Amino acid sequence: MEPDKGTAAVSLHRATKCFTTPAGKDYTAVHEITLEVQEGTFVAIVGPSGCGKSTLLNMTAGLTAPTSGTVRIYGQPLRGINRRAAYIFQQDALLPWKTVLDNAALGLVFRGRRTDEAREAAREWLERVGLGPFADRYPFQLSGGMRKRVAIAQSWVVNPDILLMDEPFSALDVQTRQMMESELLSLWSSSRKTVLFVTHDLEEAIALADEVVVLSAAPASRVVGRFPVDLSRPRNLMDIRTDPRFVDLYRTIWSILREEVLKSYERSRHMA
Ligand SMILES: Nc1ncnc2c1ncn2[C@@H]1O[C@H](COP(=O)(O)OP(=O)(O)OP(=O)(O)O)[C@@H](O)[C@H]1O
Repeated sequence: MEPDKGTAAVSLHRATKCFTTPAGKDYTAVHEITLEVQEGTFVAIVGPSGCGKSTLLNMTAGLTAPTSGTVRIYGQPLRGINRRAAYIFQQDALLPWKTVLDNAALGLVFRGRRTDEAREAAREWLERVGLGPFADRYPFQLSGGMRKRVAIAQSWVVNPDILLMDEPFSALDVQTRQMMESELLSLWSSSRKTVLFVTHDLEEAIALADEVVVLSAAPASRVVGRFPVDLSRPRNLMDIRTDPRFVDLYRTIWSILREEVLKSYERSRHMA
């Protein structure tokens, strides 16, 4: 039976994704994943390397269709690209030949907005992420953190209902990363968009999310645990990692994730 078509922003029902390997064999990346994400919640997805986290996000973005099962967005079966979502990748996708302003305006231009209107909206967002004075620069003239801010402005300016973030901060140094996490939370708390945030880092997942979803080791990855994060908001990310409740949650989730990481490591050794 299909799940209720309630107000879940994202609803995967027994979503399976198989790929064909270069050797021509079938490979099941994720198997019968059922997951509902309620509107306005921040959900982090963790799991061992290669377990299918990006595949799950790509199915939600409509970049790839499930081999079987369904993906619904606000109750509607997803066909093609998910127009209600914006995607932020690990490597930002800024165009090197465009200025910061024009990069930030890109999503609106693609959606058919007039260039001057798109630029005006983009300029507002650049101000909000602290990049107002850098609007005329080119991406190569920015630091990693600044480039990330452009990517955030670029996705936020189109006012998506859903943000899909695939390890967006993993390439940043620890301090910049913490700043960006704080900025993301403050933007999110004033907008309450639905966020699916993929990360390798369990600490980052707990610090940011309302719920942490743990995927099992590949192949045929599935959901092995869902953990509500009952830490109060707003959260002070500078200190949260020493909060006793944080430490408790970390221990509980890590005991599940650790098993999957070990399985994944063992399997990859046998494949090598
Ligand atoms: N287009 C594709 N063709 C064949 N196999 C693919 C394709 N895309 C992903 N895979 C395989 O599916 C599995 C899951 O990949 P995915 O990128 O979703 O994992 P991940 O958990 O995001 O990985 P990582 O933690 O390393 O970022 C991997 O074994 C990968 O090689």
